[in-house]
Amino acid sequence: MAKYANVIVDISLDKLDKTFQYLIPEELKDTIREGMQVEVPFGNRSLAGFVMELTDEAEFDESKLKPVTSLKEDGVAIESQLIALAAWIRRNYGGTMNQALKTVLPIKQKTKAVEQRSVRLLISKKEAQEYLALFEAKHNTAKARLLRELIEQDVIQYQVITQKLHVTASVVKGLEEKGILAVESQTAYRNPIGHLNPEGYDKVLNAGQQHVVDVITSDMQKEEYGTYLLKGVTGSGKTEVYMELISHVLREGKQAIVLIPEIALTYQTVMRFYNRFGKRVSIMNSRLSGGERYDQFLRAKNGDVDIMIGPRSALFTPFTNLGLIIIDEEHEASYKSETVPRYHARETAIARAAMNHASVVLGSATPSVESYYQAKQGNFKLLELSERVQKRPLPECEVIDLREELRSGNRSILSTRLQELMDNRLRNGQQTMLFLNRRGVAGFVSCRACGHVIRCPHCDVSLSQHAGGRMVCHYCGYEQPEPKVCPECGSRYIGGFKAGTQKVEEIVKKRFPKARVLRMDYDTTRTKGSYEKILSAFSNQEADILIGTQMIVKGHDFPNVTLVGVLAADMSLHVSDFHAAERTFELLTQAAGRAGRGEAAGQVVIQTYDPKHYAIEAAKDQDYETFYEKEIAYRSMLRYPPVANMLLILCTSEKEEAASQAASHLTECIQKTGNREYQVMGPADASIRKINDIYRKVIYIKAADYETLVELKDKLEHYMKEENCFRNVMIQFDFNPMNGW
Ligand SMILES: Nc1ncnc2c1ncn2[C@@H]1O[C@H](COP(=O)(O)OP(=O)(O)OP(=O)(O)O)[C@@H](O)[C@H]1O
Ligand SMILES: [Zn+2]
Ligand SMILES: [Zn+2]
Repeated sequence: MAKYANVIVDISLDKLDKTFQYLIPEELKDTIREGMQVEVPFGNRSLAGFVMELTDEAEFDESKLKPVTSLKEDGVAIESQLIALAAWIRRNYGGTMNQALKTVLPIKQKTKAVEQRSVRLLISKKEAQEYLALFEAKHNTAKARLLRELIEQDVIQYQVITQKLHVTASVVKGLEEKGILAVESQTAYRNPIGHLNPEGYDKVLNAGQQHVVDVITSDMQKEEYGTYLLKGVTGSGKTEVYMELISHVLREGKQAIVLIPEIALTYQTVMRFYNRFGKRVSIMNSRLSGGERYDQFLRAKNGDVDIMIGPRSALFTPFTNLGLIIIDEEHEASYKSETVPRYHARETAIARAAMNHASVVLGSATPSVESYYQAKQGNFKLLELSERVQKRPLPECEVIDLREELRSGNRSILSTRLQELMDNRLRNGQQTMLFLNRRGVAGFVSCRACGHVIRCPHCDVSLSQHAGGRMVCHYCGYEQPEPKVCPECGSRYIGGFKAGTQKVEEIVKKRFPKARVLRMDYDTTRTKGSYEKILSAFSNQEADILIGTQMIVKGHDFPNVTLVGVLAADMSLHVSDFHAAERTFELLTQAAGRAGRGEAAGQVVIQTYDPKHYAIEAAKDQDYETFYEKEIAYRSMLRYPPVANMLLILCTSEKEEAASQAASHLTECIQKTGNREYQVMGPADASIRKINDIYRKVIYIKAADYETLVELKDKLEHYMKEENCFRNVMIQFDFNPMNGW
């Protein structure tokens, strides 16, 4: 039991770094927790504060520390809940308490809310008339102008005074000092969607949707708050289910958070919620200014809104009576933070919900292997929607073998079959989407004649091309020279795969000169608003063909799209990351899901060098179960998450030698624990060995149990504090990493 509590007494200002240490009196030792609100002596006053950290390390001489006075009974302040969540995050993902607090308490940002100032007449109209006569007599025209207006209106916006009446601030100030008027200010919270007009709402759930809603709401009625995995095929109406659940929660006087990957958080999606809930909804995204974001948190805290829609960070909306957290497209890798603390929004949502008696609904057409595993283990309740709304058929999928195309003399990136279908769509006035899977295009080496890919013999992930003709495994550091001929078939057509969306656009325009073509990728969406512009142009049928990267496959609903072409499906299979097959299956299924969402049926063409790969076969049949069974077998065999847990330690330094040494030290230290549970891989170079002149080394540790890895992290953090060989090295932890490093 900890002896000391580090307490913060002010979270409204940017003073998070400043904690004060107090003794924990014997009688509070059992009950005090991180995040709790406490009463502490401060100077000669008594202040309320929050416990940031419980520790055994005294910052000062113990005799100089004062004891915590008491725990506050109403320790339910929203800040208190969020601080407790920060403590959970720090413990489970590493990093400092300060980093964790900055993640959960963006309310402390220094941005100010917009103030709206106005001027009010303080004296009676009769007195005002007397002053007016006086000013007119003295030819104080500005004062007279203002007063005349105030006699008529009582209150005038400050802006009107300076801009319309052309009265200066000093004149206003002069009258204020005389006690004639008062300048008042009100906070006006910016509302990023305040300009929209709700259209109303008219849908009735079908039986499948209603069943899902019934199961969850009846659990809520029984005060059972669990985690649900809603597995619903593309176009099955998951969003309607979310909205019905939200209105249930609102009726109970509670609030809801809806997480949607930033890329899918389009005007179209926001409007669906807005049409139903109007002004009770707010949104959060990275395009909002700091001030706008801050205002959304305040509106939530003040009870002005009850539904917050946004990406990962919206999870920390300070709702005081949270009832429901929805995570749409829960398989998305963007739910994992890429900066310290590297929390996963799914796990963190579950932790927050448990603290708040809220339910969590995870929705996806292609659940993450992790979540489906949890459902199979009975930790999540599985609910399914296996049909599209109005029984629209799922699209028909064909797989085209690109090796065959090469053999039959077609060197184009568009197979003969795909060209034929595109031609047909153009003639029928229907739309086509072409998806180029750019993920992981960096680095892998494959044979264009037979499709063979060079892989690590130990880790079963693709090796990556490095300078000097080397190929390296990013998990274990295994190395071999780059082959000149294919070790499988002897062909010399072996090398890195290179093709971009721009190239594809050129080819398409040349082949279909009359088609109107749009391209959406990193380059065409860099300017503000361009992303929405391309989507709405395509939605309004101003183009026949949309070419894009993974950006185009996420959750869009274009009823006139009846053909989806996947140009090189297996590219994402060769990332040096154990999630490669999962990502591929997910991307293909989601891409296919864009076809045939309207009246006309959809068709999908998947082009690949590896048609027999289980991820591609399963995507073709849109068969999640078969994919999952194969994938979980592979993960079990190699002890990858979710079957086991994995901790990545990243050591970075300007000096390569220092990073290497630190990595070896840590590895030794792990081995010295003698714990057989730990399976250590590395140290090795990270997949990008050097960024901005900072060298990067990685160690991977697998263990059956997550908690064992948390303990290991604690131990290593402790060790690092004592040893000074880590001085010029930065160490970061990443639990169950989502991307290759
Ligand atoms: N009960 C219903 N009655 C009529 N139309 C519905 C109903 N439920 C959903 N829809 C419509 O069906 C379409 C697909 O629904 P929705 O976008 O909610 O599916 P989804 O499961 O979220 O799809 P995806 O995972 O592919 O994004 C939408 O246009 C939606 O308005
Ligand atoms: Zn070959
Ligand atoms: Zn390896």
